[in-house]
Amino acid sequence: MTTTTNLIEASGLTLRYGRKTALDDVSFTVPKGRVVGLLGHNGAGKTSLMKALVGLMPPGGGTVNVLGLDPVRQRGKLLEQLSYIPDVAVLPRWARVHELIELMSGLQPRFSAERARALLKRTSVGLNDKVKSLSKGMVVQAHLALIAAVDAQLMILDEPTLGLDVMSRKSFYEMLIDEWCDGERSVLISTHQVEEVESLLSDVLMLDEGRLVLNISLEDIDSRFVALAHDPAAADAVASAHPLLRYRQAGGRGAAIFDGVPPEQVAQLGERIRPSLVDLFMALTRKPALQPTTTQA
Ligand SMILES: Nc1ncnc2c1ncn2[C@@H]1O[C@H](COP(=O)(O)OP(=O)(O)OP(=O)(O)O)[C@@H](O)[C@H]1O
Repeated sequence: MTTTTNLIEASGLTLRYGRKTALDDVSFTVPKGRVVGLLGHNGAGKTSLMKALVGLMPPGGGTVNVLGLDPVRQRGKLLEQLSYIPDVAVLPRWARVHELIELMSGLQPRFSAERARALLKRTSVGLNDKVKSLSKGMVVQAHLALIAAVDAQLMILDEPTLGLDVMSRKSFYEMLIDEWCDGERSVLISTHQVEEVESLLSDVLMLDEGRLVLNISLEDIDSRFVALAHDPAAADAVASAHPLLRYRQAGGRGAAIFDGVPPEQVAQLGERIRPSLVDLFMALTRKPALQPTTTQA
């Protein structure tokens, strides 16, 4: 196990596919005991970042360190200590679930077959079931049970609930939180279901076209960002203070998000409300790149 406090450290990380820059000068850390959401639109660079973290993509600039290891040069050692589900995760369709447990036991020194069987009991997946007979949701549950049975400190999940219905997504997240997160281990999870994961996360990383536009803990969102609900008549005055985003709330009231406290005369025009993660996501990742003066209600 690593002795470093941070499970992930990225500094000035840049990733390129030929001349295309997928990740541009990204720096962040993931300490122990965090549930970190990696959010971004299609093509923002989420998968590329995860590939770099597991040593599948060498940095084109900057450095990355995972569990105290260089992911490219020490990949074998890293994979022994990491639980990872890539976005193209597939389990072999011909295999029965108990065969996958045997396979994992042979391949992964930190895998506990007993724990995998216990985790599978939480699901409707039977040990004798063939993967090809399982629904998409059941395959993902089985996959999570298998990787959560690895005694690791870090789990990396690339859009694990893609294509699942709302019930399957809920059971997936319940199992992840109940069975994996213990205050010491961390998980980095990329997803487009921003609203759904908000209550699970301790921290958020937001990517926009390869740039890290937000790196914050959920509890710090309230103190840094101010959302102001206001009557439509105050819209022009609020707009003149250049909020990050203006939007309409249910019921027709206007709202605006500011990075920091707006000027006193503007703050008086409405009441402060909590900005949701979705609102922040809209504010910080809209295309073209953030231009506070061009936001529209
Ligand atoms: N193999 C590749 N060759 C060239 N460009 C690539 C390759 N893979 C990704 N890219 C480009 O890198 C950028 C980041 O892609 P990436 O897959 O990391 O985004 P993402 O945030 O995971 O997107 P999604 O949410 O759609 O999965 C995109 O512009 C994409 O077109």
